[in-house]
Amino acid sequence: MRKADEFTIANTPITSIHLMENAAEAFVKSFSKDEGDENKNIAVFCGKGNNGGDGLAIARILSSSGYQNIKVYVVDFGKKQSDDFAINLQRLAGTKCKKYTINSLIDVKNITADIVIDAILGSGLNKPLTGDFAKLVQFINALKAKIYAVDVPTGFFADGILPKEYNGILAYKTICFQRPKINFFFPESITATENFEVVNIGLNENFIQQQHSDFYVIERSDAVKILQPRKRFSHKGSYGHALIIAGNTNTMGAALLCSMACLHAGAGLTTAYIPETGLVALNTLLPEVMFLPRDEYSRIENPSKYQAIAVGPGLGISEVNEKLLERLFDFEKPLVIDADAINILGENPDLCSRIPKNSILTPHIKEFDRLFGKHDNWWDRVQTARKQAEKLEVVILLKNQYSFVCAPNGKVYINETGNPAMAQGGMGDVLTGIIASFIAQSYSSVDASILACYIHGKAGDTLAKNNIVVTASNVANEISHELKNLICFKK
Ligand SMILES: NC(=O)C1=CN([C@@H]2O[C@H](COP(=O)(O)OP(=O)(O)OC[C@H]3O[C@@H](n4cnc5c(N)ncnc54)[C@H](O)[C@@H]3O)[C@@H](O)[C@H]2O)[C@@H](O)CC1
Repeated sequence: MRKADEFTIANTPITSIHLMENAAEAFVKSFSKDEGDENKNIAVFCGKGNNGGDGLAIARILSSSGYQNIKVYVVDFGKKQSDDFAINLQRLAGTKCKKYTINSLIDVKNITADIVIDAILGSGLNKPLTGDFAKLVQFINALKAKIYAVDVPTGFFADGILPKEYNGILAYKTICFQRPKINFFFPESITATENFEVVNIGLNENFIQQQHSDFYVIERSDAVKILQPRKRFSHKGSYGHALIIAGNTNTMGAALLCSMACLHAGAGLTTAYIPETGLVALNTLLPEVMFLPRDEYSRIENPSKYQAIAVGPGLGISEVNEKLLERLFDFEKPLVIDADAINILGENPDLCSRIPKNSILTPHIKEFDRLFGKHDNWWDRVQTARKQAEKLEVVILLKNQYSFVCAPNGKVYINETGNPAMAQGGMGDVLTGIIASFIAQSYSSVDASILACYIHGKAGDTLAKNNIVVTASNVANEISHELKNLICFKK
């Protein structure tokens, strides 16, 4: 982002002070949507760097937009001020904002506020908070005001490992500029900010796109680009045959959900390779899905007739299933590997080197750590996922509120769709079914994973508009509708 700032300043008529003004205006636009009451007491805490400069411009713009009770607190613990901070300090003089300087903690005693705007330190943070900064932040948190952070909550590292003990600002919302900070996608960030919103400040988009980064946020336009329309004269054979190896006596639902999702995501044919005890349920619930009986003696004849094979949901961990997984590896055909298939790998790590290239592993946090070792922070976990994806030449789709699709070339695609209403058993089984369906339809492993993550979360988002809980079968049933919505955007 810093490079993009510099490029925009050097190559467009936008100067750094303009960019700060854009940032402040974008902040105010978002803030005033949430906080329409212009009579609330707003305290704006400004450091003396560019984050503080943003805070001063925000206070001025809020005041000129009609907000009546704005107090600006300049935090002056002896740091040098930035040029744009100085310009905005002068500009503040002609406004109705009341300005105070905090030289020490004695100056904060009588401060009260309904809303705090935190512009003390932003992306310039280079070490954890200590001394007066730490104490001031503690004081602000204790005000029990609703805190909006400018770009980054003070004390929160935008990337890299987050310290175990967070002592920064506890924001209700962070309004950040142009691109989300990577650490916002990790669960640890919930302490620092309950929500975040990204606002455009007019940085040069072409330049940003050209910058080397291994992290990409999956956007709707990416999903639209990947998704292919169904063609005239096509038939079931045009959309591939997926084999779902899943389910056991007590976990047959996983196989049914996975097969259901595969069906709704458009595979031409879906076969469930499940124990005979699931046959009646399968025929009742999913008459379109074919049945292949699975027991300890059965074998998959002619695996080449399947364009996609998914293995794991509700499978159970046993020696028989370990052998089954080994035989699948012998086919040397990419697999979608989920749930108990991952757990079997966790118990037999030597098997990992035999995973067929371009397979897709879809672990949640526990499965991931069982397979690749315990991690005590998400930054490290994602780095391990990247390394293992490269080493094993597979896609690792690390599932969470924001899922990380780690490709064999080291790139990481972050999915933002999905919501807490989807936090229920069976969601992962549905995701696996969707991926298998896309693989059957000839999408590459990376594209299938990106598209599946996006559409799975999007279906959940649509359903969550009217439901507090969204079940896995609801999501499976919504997939086709979401795909149709997406295809309408294709030119
Ligand atoms: N042109 C630009 O670069 C733009 C920057 N913007 C704002 O500028 C911010 C970054 O500004 P700066 O680079 O000036 O940095 P900050 O304003 O975040 O921090 C100021 C200074 O604080 C010091 N510092 C770092 N960690 C500290 C700690 N733990 N305790 C005490 N002091 C510490 C550093 O010396 C740093 O330079 C962004 O977050 C954003 O809000 C926006 O105005 C958009 C345009």
